Amino acid sequence: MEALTLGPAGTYSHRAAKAVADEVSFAESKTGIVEAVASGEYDRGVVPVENSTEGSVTESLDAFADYEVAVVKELITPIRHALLAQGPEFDTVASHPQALAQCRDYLSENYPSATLEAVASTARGVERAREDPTVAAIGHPENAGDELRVVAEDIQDESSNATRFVVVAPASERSEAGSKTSFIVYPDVDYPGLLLELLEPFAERDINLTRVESRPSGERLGDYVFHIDIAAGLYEERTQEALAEIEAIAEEGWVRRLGSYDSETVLD
Ligand SMILES: O=C(O)C(=O)C[C@]1(C(=O)O)C=C[C@@H](O)C=C1
Repeated sequence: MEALTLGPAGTYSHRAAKAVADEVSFAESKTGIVEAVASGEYDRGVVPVENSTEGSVTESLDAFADYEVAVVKELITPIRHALLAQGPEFDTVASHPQALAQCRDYLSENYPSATLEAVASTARGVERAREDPTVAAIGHPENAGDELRVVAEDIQDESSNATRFVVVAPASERSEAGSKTSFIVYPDVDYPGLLLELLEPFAERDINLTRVESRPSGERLGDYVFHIDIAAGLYEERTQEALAEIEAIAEEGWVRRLGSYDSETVLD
């Protein structure tokens, strides 16, 4: 199966996508990937959603609210960054903002005067370092090739640094089977206790919430879309009952079931 993910070749997204697809194509943005799957141009997309150090990948979450897709798998991958450059002398470090943030302490301790340059992906940073001897990149060490050297390895601030990716598919492939379920709620109402009401149906049925994230709806200040992940499948009666209650609370707005899926750990 072919999957679309964040390019160019050598990104962490590429490494995760290889675990589920025998052919990988590249896009420039996470929104572009979700859009291409929603429109039927691609059967699968792989996008990051959350990092253990830096938190949410908000562009992916917002794309799930804007386009109709299904989540069919979760991929968890440890992220171990290397500093790659043509030589030891450089004045700029280029990488994806998530990667720069995951190495914030390392960079401020070791390269306090370096200019940090945000680029579209870690592999784009590697391209910059290949072209320019004054630029170093942060990325997977295998990107060094013949032109770059690994100046330092394991430079992420937390040794447990890991990113959670999801595999998206056309909405028609949404599954009820799996140990986790993701959905998005936009209640379009606001009153004291609303969030509590939205979460109670799960607590009452002993369903563990693995994540709750509020994203601005874009409609007005203080108005939110809630992204909720639970440790239960849509095939379970308790999940169906809880979601029916949520749908009643959000009757002025909408509830999008992204689907149920299983998780896989991808080591490189
Ligand atoms: O730039 C890459 O290599 C990506 O695959 C993107 C991304 C992200 O957006 O979080 C994925 C994993 C790492 O956490 C750093 C960057």
